[in-house]
Amino acid sequence: MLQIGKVRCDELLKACGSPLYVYDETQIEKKVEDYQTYFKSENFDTEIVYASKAFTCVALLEKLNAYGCSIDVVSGGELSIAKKANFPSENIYFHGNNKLNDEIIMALEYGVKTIIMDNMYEVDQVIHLAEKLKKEVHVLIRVNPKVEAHTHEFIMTATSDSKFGISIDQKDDIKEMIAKVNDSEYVVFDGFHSHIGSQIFEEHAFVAAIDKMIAFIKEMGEPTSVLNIGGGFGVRYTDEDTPIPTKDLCIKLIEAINQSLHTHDVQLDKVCMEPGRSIVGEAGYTLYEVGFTKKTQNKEFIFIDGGMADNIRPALYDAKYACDIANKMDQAKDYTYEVAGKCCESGDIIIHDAKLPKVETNDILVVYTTGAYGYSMASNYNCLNKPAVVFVKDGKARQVVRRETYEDQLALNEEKELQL
Ligand SMILES: Cc1ncc(COP(=O)(O)O)c(C=O)c1O
Ligand SMILES: N[C@@H](CCCC[NH3+])C(=O)O
Repeated sequence: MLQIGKVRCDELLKACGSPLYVYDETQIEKKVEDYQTYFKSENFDTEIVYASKAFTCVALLEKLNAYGCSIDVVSGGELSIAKKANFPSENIYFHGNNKLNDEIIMALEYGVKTIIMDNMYEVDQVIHLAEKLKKEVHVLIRVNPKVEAHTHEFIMTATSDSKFGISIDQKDDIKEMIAKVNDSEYVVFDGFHSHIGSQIFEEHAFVAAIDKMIAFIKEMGEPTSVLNIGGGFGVRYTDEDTPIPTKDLCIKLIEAINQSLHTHDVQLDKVCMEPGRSIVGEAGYTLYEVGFTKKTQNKEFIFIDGGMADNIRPALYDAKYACDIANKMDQAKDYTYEVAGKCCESGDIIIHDAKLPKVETNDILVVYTTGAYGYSMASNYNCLNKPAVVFVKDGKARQVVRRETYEDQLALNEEKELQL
């Protein structure tokens, strides 16, 4: 029987039901330690800002805080989880291309240290609200460096037509944004942010973006203390993926930053990075119970008790995953299956042509590397309940998010007369 964090998968399902998201805490800790150890330079401070959109829950944020990480949030919802975790407000960055007034107010009231300005219009809005609430806030301006990295078109963020950030070519507009901020009593300009996309393996794309941003800082000539180089570092889903080990990646990025600072004669107080997927992706596993199997003319299906509602990535990005039968780890993988979910959607296939041993009803299917953008993108399609999340470590398991219930969903069916 497969064990995760020295805990048997069948025991986890017995305790928490199926499907189930399982995180190996040791894997998360190792990643965080690598980032904290190797993303360091004598020439500037560094900060690891976990992109909480990849997966967030109170237990994870408490752990990251204990390791001295900061986080970024992109909505009032993500911020409310940070609040519940008592995450220090001075270590929170607030992102988003269309932050709502209520969200900005919530961030200011919680004392979020930094808001990342995504566009011209946000500057006025943030200045106005900060002055109204008499709350000081720091800002970074998100610049689109226009470096196209090789990844799925849906998760590129630095194409010329990206909805994110302000183009590196709009220097006059950026100067105007900074001037407005500098004129305001409560808003402080710290520097710039850039992010080129997600699930990227090419180190040269990150290096190119860093160099463009540092050359841009020089050209702008504005006092700049912080550069945030974003996240996007790829992980291994299948044998086709070859991510750069975190230690090597950090060393290379630090080298590239130092080189560019030297070349362009720029000094910075701090450089931040924002890894999301690479901290939690490979630490996450999803367990499912197999129901029926079915043969068609050309295929053999195994049906699982979850699917696109708990993992939308195969349907959305044609993402590939690896899997095993947790209770048959020692058997030869002589069979080929379509792993199909239970949603009323033909596209609800989690894995095509999965090589597995002979699969039978009640077997436990484990899908690897589901820790990022799995739970956080989960839906209630077909009114399925979102699975529970457990953390495992050294033979112990703890539930950190409970399974949703039908009652949770039913509670939303609340009718009332509207006072218009
Ligand atoms: C601004 C920003 N920072 C960080 C991330 C995290 O990316 P990843 O999970 O690929 O590291 C994203 C997502 O693409 C993002 O949009
Ligand atoms: N949700 C995407 C990544 C988006 C990253 C956030 N900008 C994925 O699953 O790969």
